[in-house]
Amino acid sequence: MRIDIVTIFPEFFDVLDISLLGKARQTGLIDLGVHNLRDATTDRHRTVDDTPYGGGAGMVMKPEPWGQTLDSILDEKKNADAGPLVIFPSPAGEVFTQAMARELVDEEHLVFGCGRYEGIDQRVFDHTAIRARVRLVSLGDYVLNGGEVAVMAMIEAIGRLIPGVVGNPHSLVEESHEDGLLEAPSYTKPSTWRGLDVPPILLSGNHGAIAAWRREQQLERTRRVRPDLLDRAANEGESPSARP
Ligand SMILES: NC(=S)c1ccno1
Repeated sequence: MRIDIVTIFPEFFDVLDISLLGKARQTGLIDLGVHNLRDATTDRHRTVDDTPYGGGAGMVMKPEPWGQTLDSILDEKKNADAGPLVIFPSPAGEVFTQAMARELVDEEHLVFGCGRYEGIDQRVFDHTAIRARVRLVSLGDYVLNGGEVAVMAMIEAIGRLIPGVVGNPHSLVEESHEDGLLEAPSYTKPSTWRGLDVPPILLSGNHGAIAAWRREQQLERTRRVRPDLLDRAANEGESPSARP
């Protein structure tokens, strides 16, 4: 997968040199390009923002640097459907979920545009949508100072699903949200710790009973912490257990 990131803080993504994603880059599973929006400016102060038309607080990101930077990333010869997917993190976007991460891991080329200030001139989204698929995506119903933290989270959620990035692919299956439920609690040695025992069923060696216990734990935890997930599954006509 090719990933391009447009940002005014390129150093923010230095952390993608380490851990599993860093290894994925070294082995060629992920090819990353980070583009400093200020490199597309022409004035001495490398200005990327200006006051909003119509008044209002704060500043808006100018369209010209965005257009020039995206020109260098998007292949004009490809039509919008064949080219990359351009994602702008935004509190006004569709909510990012594990299902979306599973959907996006099949993309060959993702471009992430990190807004700052009060946001990006709307014409950047409109013009980019002429030549590429564009999605505004939100991590949740809260506001960040910019898109970089959200892009980092999305790259991690998507990147770890690329075959070969995570050592044991089975570990991706028994995770929260993979089957519409929260994950069951986990335990390891010692079997007793500060007077707290591991549930005896997990020491029984009865794999069928252990699987049944874990599923019940998932359902109980989901009912208690995220009943909305059960409602969502019901509305989508799926029982959580229906998922493979
Ligand atoms: N909720 C998201 S993704 C966001 C981006 C910028 N501010 O909030």
